[in-house]
Amino acid sequence: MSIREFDAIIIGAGQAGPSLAGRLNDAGMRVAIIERHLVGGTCVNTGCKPTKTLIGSAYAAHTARRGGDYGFTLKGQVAIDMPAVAARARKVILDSRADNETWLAGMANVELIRGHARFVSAHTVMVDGEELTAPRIFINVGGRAVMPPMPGVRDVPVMTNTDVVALDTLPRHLIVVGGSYIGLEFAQMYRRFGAEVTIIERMDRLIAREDPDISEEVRAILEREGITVRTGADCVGFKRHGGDIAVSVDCEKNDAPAIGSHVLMAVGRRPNTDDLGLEAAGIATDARGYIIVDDRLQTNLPNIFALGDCNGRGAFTHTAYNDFEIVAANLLDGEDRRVSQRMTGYALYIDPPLGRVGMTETEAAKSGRRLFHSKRAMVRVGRAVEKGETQGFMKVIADADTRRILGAAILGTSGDEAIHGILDMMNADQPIEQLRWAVPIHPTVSELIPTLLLGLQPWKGEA
Ligand SMILES: Cc1cc2nc3c(=O)[nH]c(=O)nc-3n(C[C@H](O)[C@H](O)[C@H](O)COP(=O)(O)OP(=O)(O)OC[C@H]3O[C@@H](n4cnc5c(N)ncnc54)[C@H](O)[C@@H]3O)c2cc1C
Ligand SMILES: NC(=O)c1ccc[n+]([C@@H]2O[C@H](COP(=O)([O-])OP(=O)(O)OC[C@H]3O[C@@H](n4cnc5c(N)ncnc54)[C@H](O)[C@@H]3O)[C@@H](O)[C@H]2O)c1
Repeated sequence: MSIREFDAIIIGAGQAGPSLAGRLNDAGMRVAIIERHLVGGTCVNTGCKPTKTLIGSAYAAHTARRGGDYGFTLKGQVAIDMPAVAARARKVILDSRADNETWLAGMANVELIRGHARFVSAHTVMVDGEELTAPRIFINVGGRAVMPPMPGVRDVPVMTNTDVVALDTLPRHLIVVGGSYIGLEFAQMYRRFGAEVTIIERMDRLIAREDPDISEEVRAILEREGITVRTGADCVGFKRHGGDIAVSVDCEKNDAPAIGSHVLMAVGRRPNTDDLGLEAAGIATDARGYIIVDDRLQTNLPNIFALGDCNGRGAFTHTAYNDFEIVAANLLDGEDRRVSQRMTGYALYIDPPLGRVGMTETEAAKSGRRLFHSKRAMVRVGRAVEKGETQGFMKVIADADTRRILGAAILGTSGDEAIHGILDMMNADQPIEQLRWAVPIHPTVSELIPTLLLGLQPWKGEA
């Protein structure tokens, strides 16, 4: 059998692979990039892009329904045209995927190979019976939704994010299992499209990795829109109930099951490493299948790197992209970039969104530092009042001795954007006084960040 030789092989055309292919191409290297499904991966096809587009439609419908708050009325009710909503999301996906494909096709030294890649040795992978070899191999295989073996899960139709983003009909009653990023974003958007929605979460609060005050406010925001939230669900199971699906929540308390027409499973993701032949190459993974990498994203083999969700060092598009930046800078630019230098921020795109960076208040408290703390309700943010979007709050926690911000949360209108003021400050390693003489633009949510910092007081343990 002939073996095709390349300078580099990239497995997966998600959020790191294509950008890396571009840099290697510019460096004159012959590159094979292998994709088994859709170019653009999760973010483009079943993740960020379609969800944020659908959330855009849901927000518009919600605002229209709130016409009375703004001084206008609609003739008749807001009617959702689900095929049109779905078509809008599909167009965003297809345009983005096509852009990615055109971009790759324009790279003279890069060959896009369609098929499933599997290692046969540390320098060789097999795709559709053909062997490809290269001195360097980059793994960017991403992940997929977890489907735990809950009782009855195979007896009823259960959707994942991949199925829901393709829906063009409205579920009568959507039951969402899992109250974190995926669950909450879909729950609110489908409620706004007109479905009944129940969220079932195992922990005793939603989005439990955040502070309790955030969980509480997120729950209140969702309940105000008529979403039912059931927490402490330690016994989830599924049964047919006539034409519907019954989902048990708690076995001990004998609570009534939730009855719905559709179920979305959103209880986490797992890496696509189980069918990659890693053992043939001797690439080490942890107990959950994530590829073990060092601070420079090198696996236990010096010629193989793992980027994006599959290395367990991040679970966002921006962390996958940053992995590409780190690998490219180290290999091609003579730099010494490391994952531990990354200041990770993220956002939860419910409305209003939650923008986050750094430690939670709970984590800061556990760190044993002397802390400063400041919190401000969005009803005291002029821009929020003017927009008629006053739910939520912003807060910051800082180290009283080093005078550096440790973490912040903005759960409020434009929180996903405004958090960058703090993220940039933390990234630049600036003290809290640094923003004192900044002149932020009025009226914005960001203009309250210096005020928030001026309001820092010794922390009294209120997390
Ligand atoms: C519903 C949802 C919403 C999200 N929203 C956001 C958001 O708003 N912001 C954000 O930052 N992140 C969001 N994410 C997370 C984000 O999508 C991922 O973190 C990101 O896509 C990870 O990129 P990646 O390159 O590591 O993997 P992926 O994008 O998953 O790409 C991996 C690629 O590898 C291919 N592949 C896998 N195995 C093989 C193989 N053996 N051979 C060949 N090809 C293979 C796959 O087909 C895929 O195309 C969301 C995720 C979901 C599910
Ligand atoms: N806005 C964004 O950036 C965004 C949006 C969507 C997804 N994502 C990415 O996708 C990843 C996966 O998101 P996710 O929400 O599926 O996972 P997650 O790991 O964030 O949350 C899973 C939730 O399900 C709950 N859960 C687990 N087992 C359960 C059970 N048996 N019964 C009931 N509840 C159970 C957990 O307690 C948790 O609240 C995230 O890590 C995130 O990085 C990001």
